[in-house]
Amino acid sequence: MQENNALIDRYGRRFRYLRLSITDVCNFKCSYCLPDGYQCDSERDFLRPTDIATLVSAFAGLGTRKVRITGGEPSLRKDLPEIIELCAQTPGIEQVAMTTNGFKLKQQVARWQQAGLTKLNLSIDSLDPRQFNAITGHNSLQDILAGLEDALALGLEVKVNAVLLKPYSEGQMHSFMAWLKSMPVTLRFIELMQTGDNQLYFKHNHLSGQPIKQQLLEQGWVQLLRDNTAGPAQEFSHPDYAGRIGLIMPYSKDFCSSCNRLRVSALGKLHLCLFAEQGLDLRALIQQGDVAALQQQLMDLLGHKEASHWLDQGYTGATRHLAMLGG
Ligand SMILES: Nc1nc2c(ncn2[C@@H]2O[C@H](COP(=O)(O)OP(=O)(O)OP(=O)(O)O)[C@@H](O)[C@H]2O)c(=O)[nH]1
Ligand SMILES: C[S@@+](CC[C@H](N)C(=O)[O-])C[C@H]1O[C@@H](n2cnc3c(N)ncnc32)[C@H](O)[C@@H]1O
Ligand code: SF4
Ligand code: SF4
Repeated sequence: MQENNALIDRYGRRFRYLRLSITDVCNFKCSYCLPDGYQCDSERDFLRPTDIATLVSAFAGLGTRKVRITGGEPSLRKDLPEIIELCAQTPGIEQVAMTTNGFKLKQQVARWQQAGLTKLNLSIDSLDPRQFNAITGHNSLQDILAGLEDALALGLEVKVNAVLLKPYSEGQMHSFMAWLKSMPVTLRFIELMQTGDNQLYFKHNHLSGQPIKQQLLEQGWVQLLRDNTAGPAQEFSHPDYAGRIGLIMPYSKDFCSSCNRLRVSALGKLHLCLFAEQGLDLRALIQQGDVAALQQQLMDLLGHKEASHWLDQGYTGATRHLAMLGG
C-alpha cells in the first residue's frame, strides 16, 4: 500500500478499521441507549449487500484491514451471513468482527463463523439475571451465556462489553472478576458516554474507569501493547486469570490521539467521529458502484476530521444514542 493512497488525516492518524452499521433497529431497551426501545414509524432504506460490497472494497483499497459489523442489533438482519461473507471475501480485509447483544447468538453463531466472522464482541452488562433484565429489558441472559460457550467452542475470539453503571458497579465488578478466573474472554468495562438522549441518565450513572485501572495495577495485572487495528481499549492480563480485562475510557486524556477508525451508518453516511456533527452522504457514489470516485471522496472528507470528540466539554454532536451508529 502506497502512503499517498491511504486514509491518513492531518494529525497523522491512519484509519485501518471500519465500523459498519447495517441497521439502527434494535430489540433491546438498554437503559443507557434506547430506554424506550426502538422508535421509528417509516420504512428505512438500509444499504444492501451489493452496496456494502462496493463500500468495503473502496475502504480496503485505501488500507482498511478490519471491518466491524454493528448496529442497532446487526443480527436482526436476515441477510447478515451474506454481509459477513462479502466483507470476508473482499481482497485486503483480514478481520471481520461483529458487536451484538447476543439475542441470536446460540441459533446463529455457527453460520456467522462459516460465513467468515473471526471476532465477536458481546454486550453483557451484568451476570445477575435480574440486573441484566433491569438494564436491557430482556430476560435472555442464560441463552446469551450458552451462546457465548458455543462461540468459544467454535474457536471465535470473544470480547464481552459491560458499560460501567454506578448503581450496579459493586456487584458487577465482583461477579465479573470471579467469572474471569476460568473464562477465556476479554471483558471490557466501558465508561458510560453522554449522548443527546441520555443527559440526565449520564449525570446519575457515569463512573470513571481510572480507579479500576489503578486497582488492577495494584493487584498485579499487567498492561498489554495494542496493535494498529485494535479498538480503543487498554487491555490487562494476570497469570491467575484465564480472561483479560479491558478498559474503554473515552473521557481520559489522549483517548482520541490513537483514533484508527471511521464509521459508515446503515443509511450510507460517513461519520468521521462517533460524535461528529453530521453524517456525510456516500450513498449516491456507492450506488453508482464507482470505487475510484468513492475513494477520492473518502480521502477528501477525511480532511475534515477533528482531533477529538470534545465530550469532556459536554459536546455530543448529533449523536442522540449509540444505536444510531453502532457505537
Ligand atoms: N468514544 C469512542 N468510543 C468507541 C470508539 N470505538 C468503540 N467505542 C466504544 O467502545 C465500546 C465497545 O465497542 P465495540 O463495538 O465492542 O468495538 P471495539 O472496542 O473497537 O472492539 P475491538 O475492535 O475488538 O477492540 C462501545 O461502547 C463503543 O461505543 C471510538 O472510536 N470512540
Ligand atoms: C450501540 S451497541 C450496538 C451493537 C449491539 N446492539 C450491542 O449492544 O452489542 C454497541 C456497544 O455500545 C455500547 N453502548 C451503547 N450506548 C452506550 C453509551 N451511552 N456509553 C457507552 N457505551 C454504550 C453497548 O453497550 C455496546 O457494547
Ligand atoms: S446497546 Fe445495543 S442492544 Fe442495547 S439498546 Fe443499544 S443497540 Fe440495542
Ligand atoms: S471519539 Fe471520535 S476521534 Fe475520539 S476515538 Fe472515537 S471516533 Fe476517534
